[in-house]
Amino acid sequence: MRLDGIGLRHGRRGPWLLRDVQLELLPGQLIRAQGRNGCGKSTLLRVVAGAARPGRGQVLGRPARTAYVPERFPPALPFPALEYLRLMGRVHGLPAAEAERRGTRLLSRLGAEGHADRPLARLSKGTCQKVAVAQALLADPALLVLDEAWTGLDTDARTALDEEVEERADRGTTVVFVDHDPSRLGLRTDLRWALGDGTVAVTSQEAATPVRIDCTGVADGPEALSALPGVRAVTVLADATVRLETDEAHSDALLRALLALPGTHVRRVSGGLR
Ligand SMILES: Nc1ncnc2c1ncn2[C@@H]1O[C@H](COP(=O)(O)OP(=O)(O)OP(=O)(O)O)[C@@H](O)[C@H]1O
Repeated sequence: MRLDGIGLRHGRRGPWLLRDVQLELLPGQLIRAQGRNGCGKSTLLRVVAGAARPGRGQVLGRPARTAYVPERFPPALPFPALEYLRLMGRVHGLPAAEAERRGTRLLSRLGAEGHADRPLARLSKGTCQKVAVAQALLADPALLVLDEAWTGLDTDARTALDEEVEERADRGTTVVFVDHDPSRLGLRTDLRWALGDGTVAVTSQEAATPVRIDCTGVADGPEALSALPGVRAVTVLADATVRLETDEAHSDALLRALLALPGTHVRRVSGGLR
C-alpha cells in the first residue's frame, strides 16, 4: 500500500497539515506515528484508514479488509455489545455464528465478557473502548489502524491488545498506531513516522541508535559473545570492557543471556531509541 503525494488541509485557508506525503506500508509492518499535539497524527491515520479523503494525492492499494479504531468511538449505537459485534462481523462478510464466536472471544480477551448483553449506550467509557477494539480485531484485517486505542483500557486489556496486535503483525497484518506511551510496542515497532510541519520523516528500527551493553569478566573471550542472540557487533574497549551492540528487539534476551554466563558482569547499558 502506498500514500502518493498526499496533501490535506481543513478548510480552504487552513494550514496544510500534510503536504506531498509519500509513504509505503508493507505487510506485517508495525508503524508508529508520532509528533506533537495537533501536528496531524489522527488526520494522517484517517487518511490511511480511508476515513478522510485527502485534498491532493491518492492512497493506492488499501486492503479491502481495513479496520480502524478512531480516537473517539461514535456515540452510542442502539445495540447490545455482542449484537453490535455480530453485525460488524456480518458487514465484514463473516457468517453470523462465526462473528458471534469471535466477538465473544474478543470481549472475554479484553475482560468485557460480563457486558456482552448490555446496550452500548449504558457501557462505561473504558468498556465501550473495548468494544471499539473488538470490532477492529474481529475480521482479521490486513490493515489495522489504531488511534490511541489503548487509552481508557485497564492494564490487562492494554496488555491483551499489545499481544493481539503483535500476533496479527506476525501473521502479516500492517498496523499503524498512535499512542501517548512512547514505549508502546517499542520492541516490535518496525517504522516510526515523525510528523511535523506537514511532512513525515520515516525511521526504521534498524536505523535507530543501537543498544550498547558493556560487560566485564567474559571468561570465553569476546568472540564467544558474537553468537549470543541479536549481537550486531563486539568491541573491546581500552579498559578491556567488552561492548556489545544490539537493537531494542533483542536487548532483553541478550541481557538475560549475559547474566546467565558465569563471571560476566554487566556494567552499563546505553543507547536505544529513547
Ligand atoms: N474536522 C476538522 N476541521 C478543522 N480542523 C480540524 C479538523 N480535524 C482536525 N483539525 C485540526 O487539525 C489539526 C491536526 O489535528 P489532529 O487531530 O490530526 O492532530 P493530532 O496530532 O492527532 O493531535 P493530538 O496529539 O492532540 O491528538 C489540529 O489543529 C486540529 O484542531
